[in-house]
Amino acid sequence: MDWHIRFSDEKDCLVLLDQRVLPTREEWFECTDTTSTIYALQTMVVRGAPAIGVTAAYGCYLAAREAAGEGWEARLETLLADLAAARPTAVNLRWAVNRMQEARAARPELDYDGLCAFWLSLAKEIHEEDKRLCRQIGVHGATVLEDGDTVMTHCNAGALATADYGTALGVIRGAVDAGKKIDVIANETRPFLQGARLTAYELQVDGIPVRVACDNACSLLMKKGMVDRVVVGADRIAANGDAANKIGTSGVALLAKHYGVPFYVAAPLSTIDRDTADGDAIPIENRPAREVTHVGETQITPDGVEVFNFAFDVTPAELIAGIVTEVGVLRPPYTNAIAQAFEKKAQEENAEK
Ligand SMILES: CSC[C@H]1O[C@H](OP(=O)(O)O)[C@H](O)[C@@H]1O
Repeated sequence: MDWHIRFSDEKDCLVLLDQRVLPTREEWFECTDTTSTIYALQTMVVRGAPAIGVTAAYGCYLAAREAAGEGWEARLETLLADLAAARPTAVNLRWAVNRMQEARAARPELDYDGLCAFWLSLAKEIHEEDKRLCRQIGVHGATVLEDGDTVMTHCNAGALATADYGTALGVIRGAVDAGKKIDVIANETRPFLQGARLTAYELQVDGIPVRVACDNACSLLMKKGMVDRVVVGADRIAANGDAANKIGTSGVALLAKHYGVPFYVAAPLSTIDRDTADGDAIPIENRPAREVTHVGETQITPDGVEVFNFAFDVTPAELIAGIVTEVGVLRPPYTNAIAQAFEKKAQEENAEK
């Protein structure tokens, strides 16, 4: 499933499958400039750390197109700053903007038209690169699952959260592609219901058995021995291995620890932020109250009641059995393992040159 994000050369815009209305409707949203791209990110037309990074890469190109004219450089800087601030937790957003800017700095000879062409080409390269990374995560991740496993997921870290294939669902798809029989328990993941709406949708399309569970069923399911492993995605992983992911993830990890269920995180190295020392330093996004007070158009809380809507929480590294990346499965102590992973990635990239 890689058709949820595509660039239309004929329309010169980014076309996104609107994840707010899945699975009951398939509608498309066009990002034509910075405002529409930020809107798509903030309202979660597109969501998921790697998918956010790919969208931001195209968003840089769209910002350059929007800035056209006398003084475009200054306008572009303002537009890029707005784009980078669209959502605070997923490091991939800033990673993508920084990567586009660093690539531009290495090409000082580019004029305006040259930059636009270069950035569109680089955005497309980042898009295709994420597809490859997820497949590599799948190959390494397949080794942590056993034939016949029932795997619990939380939120959606699938193709819809990436360019294709997924990270947590990439691990599951990788095991299935390696011939292992896997079935999935998808936590519904209130309030945006990424599990019930998106993970179940993806796995049904792929023919991978999936059952949706209420978030508060997690303890009973594990107590009954119905969960063999947990695999989730991540929005930002700190240098010590603490991992920010959708709200509720840390609770699943604590229950997994209590019941002896191995808990894995799957993410590309672009989700690891070595400038963030530990999970306490990861900014946690607060989202609109309406996501809690309503399910779709149906109000479920009394008028005026206050709600909490933290979008993420942080799972401490000591609860994580392994971090599945495109260069392998990292094992504790993560500070060392992360440093070695980046060194291995750099060696692989140099070998390809
Ligand atoms: C593969 S990253 C997916 C990650 O992103 C989700 O957050 P959101 O839906 O708010 O973008 C969630 O934390 C997933 O695990």
